[in-house]
Amino acid sequence: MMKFWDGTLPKPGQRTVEDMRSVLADFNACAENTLYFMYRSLSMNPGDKEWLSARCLRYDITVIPPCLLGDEYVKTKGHYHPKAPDGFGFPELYQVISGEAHFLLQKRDLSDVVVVRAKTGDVVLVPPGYGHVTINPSNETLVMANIVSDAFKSEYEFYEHNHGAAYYELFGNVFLKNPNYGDVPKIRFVDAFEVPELKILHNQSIYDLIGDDEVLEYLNNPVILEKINFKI
Ligand SMILES: O=P(O)(O)OC[C@H]1O[C@H](O)[C@H](O)[C@@H](O)[C@@H]1O
Repeated sequence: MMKFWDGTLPKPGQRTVEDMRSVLADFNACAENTLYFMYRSLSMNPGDKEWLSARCLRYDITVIPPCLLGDEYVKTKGHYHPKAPDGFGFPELYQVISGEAHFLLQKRDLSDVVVVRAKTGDVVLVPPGYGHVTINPSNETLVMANIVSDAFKSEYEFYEHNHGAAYYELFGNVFLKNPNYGDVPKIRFVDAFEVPELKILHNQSIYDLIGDDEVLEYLNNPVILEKINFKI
């Protein structure tokens, strides 16, 4: 695996198969090792740390080694974000640092389900109102970074209650509808895309946006995305 961070890393949060059981296609799946590691609130220097905390933002790295849980590819647990004070859900900016990712996004009212395919260097903006699961559909370790508001708590209940997202991704890139959901739309598949007006560009590290006073404002004021008519 490539070196993904220059400097000391804090102790990561970890999720094991036991933490994930409620959201897996196969409730009895086994895995010996930690499924993924979450390095939260990283910064390369005290200036960046101060800039991030003054804006209530954090930069995290998540590492997901390849693994199959029964037939299902390893993935994050999945959650929604609440609404920001401006009435729109908190978004989240991601970048694949190495490996491959499928971002499985679903609207709260389940009127839309999207899989965003992303490869190394690609950027993905999870829009307001979408829950998200990140799948590692390859046999390489997925390392991804995110910048997100630190002003909210992720909401896991819907995913736990419904045993995961609306679909599971199984070996061979087969998407299986989760039987605990009623009617859900077919998946729309899209490739990760840039959002130049927000300086979200493939192969340009999202870390470099730290310190730019305007460009990350939408992370706490998601109405900005509405104004530019951002759609996934
Ligand atoms: O919270 P989970 O569903 O387990 O997903 C894991 C990821 O979720 C969020 O998006 C965080 O900002 C990441 O730092 C974290 O690694």
